[in-house]
Amino acid sequence: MADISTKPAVVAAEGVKVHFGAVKALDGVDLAITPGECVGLVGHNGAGKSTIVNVINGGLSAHEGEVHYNGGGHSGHGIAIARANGVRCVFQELSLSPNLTVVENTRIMHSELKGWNWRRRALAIIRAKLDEVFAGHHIDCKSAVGELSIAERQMVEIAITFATVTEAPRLVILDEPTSSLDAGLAAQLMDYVRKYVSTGGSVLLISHILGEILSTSDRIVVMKDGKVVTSRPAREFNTKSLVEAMGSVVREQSRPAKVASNTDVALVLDAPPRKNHGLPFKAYKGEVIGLAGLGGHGQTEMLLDLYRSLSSDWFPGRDKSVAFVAGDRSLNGTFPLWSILRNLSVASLGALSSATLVKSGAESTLGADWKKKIEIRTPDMDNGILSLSGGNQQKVLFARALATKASILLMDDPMRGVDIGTKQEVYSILRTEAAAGRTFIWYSTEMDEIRLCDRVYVFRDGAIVAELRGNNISEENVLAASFTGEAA
Ligand SMILES: Nc1ncnc2c1ncn2[C@@H]1O[C@H](COP(=O)(O)OP(=O)(O)OP(=O)(O)O)[C@@H](O)[C@H]1O
Repeated sequence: MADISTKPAVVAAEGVKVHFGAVKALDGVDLAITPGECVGLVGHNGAGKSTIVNVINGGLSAHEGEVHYNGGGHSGHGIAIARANGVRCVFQELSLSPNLTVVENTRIMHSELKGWNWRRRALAIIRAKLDEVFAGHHIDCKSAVGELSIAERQMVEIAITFATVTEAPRLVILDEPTSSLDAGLAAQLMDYVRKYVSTGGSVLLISHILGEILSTSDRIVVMKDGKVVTSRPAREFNTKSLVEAMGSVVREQSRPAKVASNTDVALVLDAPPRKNHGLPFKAYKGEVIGLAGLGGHGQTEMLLDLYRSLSSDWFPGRDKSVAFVAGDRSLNGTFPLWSILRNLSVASLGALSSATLVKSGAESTLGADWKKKIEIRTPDMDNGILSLSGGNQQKVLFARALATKASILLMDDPMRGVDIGTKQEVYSILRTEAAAGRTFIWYSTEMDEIRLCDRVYVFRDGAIVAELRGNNISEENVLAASFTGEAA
């Protein structure tokens, strides 16, 4: 860590209050970040993390309190002022334009790139930064962003944010930066963050993956209900004490030993090898099946193929036998103009209707049940879905799938941005539902989640290269199969 003791704070928020109607999103937050420091920011879904980021970033004005940059007085507020003070932000919801190329998106974020030959300069800058942060990536910077996978889009946005055209960033805010990255890419990014802060840059890192917060931050700030409740050096925390500081309790999550072999339960899915090589895919009633391997190796494609084939005989008015929890909530998950309740109930309308009319009482009861069950933090389920924090939106997508009568649930890395307390709730709901006969097919980029599965298929280059079960489900075996096609 660089010498941070004598330098003025890159940003200092003092007594910041923000409310949305009756909701106190920030209730007097003090937060200062010094040069050469990585501050980890954690807290439950809806604690106020994205809101304080928006205030620091200049996108949102504090109703009370002040924000100072680089030791200056109160010099006004807004995105341009924050940017001029070296503040840059990678948001939870990616903000690149899909119909423009990576190079053109670089130009949008760095308006200094102009005049003759800007495309060449932009290409050189973004390529060099991608190579530096994510060595070995295969992103073509001349392709449209819409053609890239969600992980690649996240990598591009991160590289654009750290890139220097005329002036280097002083503070980079990373709001859930690894939510779409597999473990290898996440480790590359965390290494880069350490390198960046060692040269005097500052990072505000928000993540629900506590391992990366603990290993990468110098200091950890915990928020709860719109307030900062703890700010201490990272070395003073371990996972348990951090979870406790957030107001949750750590529960031992383990995969229950399956006594019965697969031969005595019904086969519910049987698909031939993908890409005509590797192993076939089978799923049995009551199983939780993990799809593992490096991101972008065909897991999402398989889930989509299964969804298409399982819903091909569906007709309106009936509930489907399959439900899907999307990974990219803003692109494929939420209906942004609808209420929270309608976003939740939309997949169950068959069961909630009689004579083509939705029974509003039944719909409200469904909403109230799920609001309580997984703690959707809102004063009113009739509020718009976008009034929820990112993690709470993700909970609604979960509830949408689980509330259906579907016997097969497909989940495309669905825990992004969900806080640890809720994750534990959802894991135990999955277990109970699986015991009752539902089958879960779960793509996850988190090894802790893969370990909870009964059986795991590892993907490589679009095909299944290994099947792991029981004690063979280990990080070592998943990694070995991801790279060589065989378990260690
Ligand atoms: N535009 C908005 N309209 C209404 N309420 C909002 C709006 N934006 C945020 N809120 C509310 O403010 C509170 C804080 O939300 P915020 O997004 O800052 O939480 P967070 O800690 O980032 O959560 P997460 O971990 O889920 O991303 C939440 O209760 C949220 O519902």
